[in-house]
Amino acid sequence: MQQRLYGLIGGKLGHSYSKIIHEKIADYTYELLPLPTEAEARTFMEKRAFAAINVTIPYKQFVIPYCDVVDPKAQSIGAVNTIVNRDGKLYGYNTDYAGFAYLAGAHGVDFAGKTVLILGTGGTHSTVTAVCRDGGAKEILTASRTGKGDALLYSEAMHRPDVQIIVNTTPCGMFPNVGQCLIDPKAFPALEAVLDVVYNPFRTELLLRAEDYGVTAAGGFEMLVAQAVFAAEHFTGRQLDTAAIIPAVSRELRHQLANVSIIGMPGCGKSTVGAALAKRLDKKFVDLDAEIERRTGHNIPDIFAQEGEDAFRRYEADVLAEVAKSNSQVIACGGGVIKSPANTRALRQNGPVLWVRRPLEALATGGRPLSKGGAALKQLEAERTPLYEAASTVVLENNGSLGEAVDAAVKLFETDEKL
Ligand SMILES: Nc1ncnc2c1ncn2[C@@H]1O[C@H](COP(=O)(O)OP(=O)(O)OP(=O)(O)O)[C@@H](O)[C@H]1O
Ligand SMILES: O=C(O)C1=C[C@@H](O)[C@@H](O)[C@H](O)C1
Ligand SMILES: [Mg+2]
Repeated sequence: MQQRLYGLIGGKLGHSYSKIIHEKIADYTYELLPLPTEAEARTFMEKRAFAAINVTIPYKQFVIPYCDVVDPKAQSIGAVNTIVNRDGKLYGYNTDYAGFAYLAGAHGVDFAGKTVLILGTGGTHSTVTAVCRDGGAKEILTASRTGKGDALLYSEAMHRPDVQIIVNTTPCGMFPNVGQCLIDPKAFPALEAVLDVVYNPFRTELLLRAEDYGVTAAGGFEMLVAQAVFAAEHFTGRQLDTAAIIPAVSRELRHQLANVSIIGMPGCGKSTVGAALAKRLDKKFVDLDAEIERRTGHNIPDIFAQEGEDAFRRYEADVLAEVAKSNSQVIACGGGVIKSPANTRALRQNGPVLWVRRPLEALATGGRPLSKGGAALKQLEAERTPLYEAASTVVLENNGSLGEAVDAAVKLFETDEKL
C-alpha cells in the first residue's frame, strides 16, 4: 500500500516555510522531518515509507543513489530536492532549478550575454550555474572564502569591474546572523542586478546595499515558493497554474510574515497607530521604547538624564537589531531611530517602513526628552524630515481622526507590492 507521508527532510528545519507553502497550494498534510544525522537519513531513505518528499541541506546529493529514476536535469546538476514514490519506485527531480529561473524572470534578470559572479561553492552553486549557463551567460565567475579550484577569493572578485549580475548562494546574512555581507555591490561599476537565494530575512544586507546602490535586488522568497509549487506538481501528478499560483502565494505569505516598522517625529502617533494596526493585521505589536525600558530596567527619560543620548542610542540599536530579525510584527520605533543607517537597514530587511506625518502643532510633547519647547521641536523636524524621507518606504498622513489613520495604514500595507 502506498504511504501517504508528505514532507521535507534535511538536517535542521526549524525555520523552513515549506509546510505553510505546501498546505496553501495542495490538499495533503506536509511534515517537517528533521534528520540530524546521516544514519537517520539512510534509514529513512531505505524504508521508502513516504508518498513524496522534498530534500534540503545537507542531503540533496546523498539521496541520489536511493532514487530508481533521476531526472536528467537533476542528474547533471548533481542535486535532488524532490522525490516521488510511485508504487515503490523513487523518482528524483530538481525543482530548485526552475525556482531560481522563476525568480530571475520575475525580476527581469536575463543572463544572456552577461558576466555573472556566483558567491559560494556549496549545493545551490551548481543549480544557479546551470540556470545561468542555460540562460546564455557570457562568463560565470565563482567566488569563495578559500578561493580553491577555479574560484576567486572575495577580495579578488571585487576587482572584476566587468561583473553585471551577482548571485549569492551562501548562507551569509541568513537569520539569525543577519547584517553580514561578503562583498560590496559598490565595487562593481557595471552591476545591474543582485539575486540572493537567502529568504529569511526578505532582504539580506547584500540586497539592502544593492538597493541603495540603485540596482535590481531580489531575495530567495519567490524561489522558495516557486520550487515548492513545481514540487507539488510532481507530488500530485497534476499540472498547476504556476504563473498565477506562485505570485499569489508569494504575495499572501509575504504579507503574513512581513514586519511593518513605524517611524516619525516624537509624539506623532507611532505607538497608538502601531498597536491598532497590529490588531487589524493580526501581527505582534512591539513598542521599541517599551522594549528598551523592559530590557534595561530604566525608563527612557531617566536613561537620557543619567547616561545621555549616546548611551540611549546604543541601547536602541541593540534592541532594534534583535527585534527586527523576527517576523509578523508591527514595530513602533522611537523618533530618533533613523539617525543611524544601520537601524534603517535593520527595519527594511523584513518589510515596509511607514513614516507617520502629523502637523507640528498636533504632536504630543509630554514626557518626551527631546520635545521641549516649540522652537526646538520645529528645528528637530527640519533636521529629521530628510532622514524620515530616506528611511521610509510609505507615508501615512496622520491629520484626521485616529480611526482614519489606522484604516489608511491597513490599506497602505495591503496594497504595498514592494514589501
Ligand atoms: N489622529 C489622531 N487623533 C487624535 N489623537 C492622536 C492621533 N494620533 C495620535 N494621537 C495621540 O497623540 C498622542 C501621542 O501618540 P503616541 O504616543 O502614539 O506617539 P508616538 O509617536 O508613539 O510618540 P513617541 O515618539 O514618544 O514614541 C497620544 O495621546 C495619541 O492618542
Ligand atoms: O527551506 C526549505 O524549506 C527548502 C529549501 C530548499 O532546499 C528546497 O529545495 C526545499 O524543497 C525546501
Ligand atoms: Mg511611542
